[in-house]
Amino acid sequence: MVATSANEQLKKVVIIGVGLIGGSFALALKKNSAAIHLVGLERSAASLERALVLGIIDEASTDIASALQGADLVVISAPVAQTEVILSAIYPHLEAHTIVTDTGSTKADVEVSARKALQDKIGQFVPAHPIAGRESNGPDAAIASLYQAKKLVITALPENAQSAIDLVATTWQRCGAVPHYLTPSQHDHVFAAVSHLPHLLAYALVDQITEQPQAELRFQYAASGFRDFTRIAGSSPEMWRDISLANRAALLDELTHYQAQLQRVANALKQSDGAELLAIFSNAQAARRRWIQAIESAEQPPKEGGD
Ligand SMILES: NC(=O)C1=CN([C@@H]2O[C@H](COP(=O)(O)OP(=O)(O)OC[C@H]3O[C@@H](n4cnc5c(N)ncnc54)[C@H](O)[C@@H]3O)[C@@H](O)[C@H]2O)C=CC1
Ligand SMILES: O=C(O)C(=O)Cc1ccc(O)cc1
Repeated sequence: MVATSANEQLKKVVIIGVGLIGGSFALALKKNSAAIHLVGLERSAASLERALVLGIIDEASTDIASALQGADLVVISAPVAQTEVILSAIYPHLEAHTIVTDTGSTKADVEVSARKALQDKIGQFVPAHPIAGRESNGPDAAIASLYQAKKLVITALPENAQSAIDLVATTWQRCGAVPHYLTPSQHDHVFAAVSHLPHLLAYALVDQITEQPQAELRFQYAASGFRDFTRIAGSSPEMWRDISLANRAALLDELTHYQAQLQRVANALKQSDGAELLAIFSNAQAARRRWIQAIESAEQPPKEGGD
């Protein structure tokens, strides 16, 4: 367990958006630091009530001013398009010692939103993204073990004091996560390729099948390969609309590369070029094996239901 002087001082933590990610953070923190008072704020009254009933939070608040009073840390875990409106509501009540962080899957847009909303208080905001999740959402999907041995990417701002960055890093370490550091641009390009594009493809494939003749018959015979490929199409549409729009430039680049690759596959099929297909499939199989080995030595293996 990581214990720093900064973390020993954490007494009150506010979570804005108590769904899968905020709820799992709260459960993990509670498990390792029972003394921390956890306050939840929500757009959905039903989710707020549910988070209280499930013991995810100690207090359900509907008043941002009193929620922020004496808060050491505020964690925003709502869809990324909500960042500016939430930070604007926080701004007038933000005490000088309070640090604010987020969990958004995109980082350049979050920084732009934060700068607009927080102005002179921007140094108090430390952007972050836990690289762990699953396709279920809402407080009922939250689990304390979600972040165990998983990465937490921090895209620190030049205005952040080292103590603010350390507070965010050590709090997530308490939840089991391993801090990593990237620039917002590095972050958004990497995740466009390995997270945002796969989600887009999964949604597009399932949607496309619903529009085909005999869609029901096709779904009836779909097996585990289809289930694996499309698991992430079960994720929150609002969240993925926001991510896709927020990172659309990098995502469009990745889509262009992918379209070129599909064209390569289509050409090989048209020409019955088995050697070309074998080269693509063999390279992909070897690269995936190397990736699985690397991940398994650093983290718990990816498993059904998300990682
Ligand atoms: N689902 C995943 O696997 C991962 C998601 N993320 C990011 O974490 C954030 C939260 O995602 P999830 O927890 O999965 O979604 P979720 O849908 O489970 O929870 C989000 C919660 O935010 C609430 N909310 C929305 N707008 C709000 C507002 N203006 N004020 C207060 N509450 C508001 C919703 O009512 C909902 O309960 C998103 O930004 C997402 O990009 C990051 C890593 C993984
Ligand atoms: O469901 C899955 O496997 C995911 O890919 C989870 C996930 C979703 C969004 C993120 O920003 C990070 C992780």
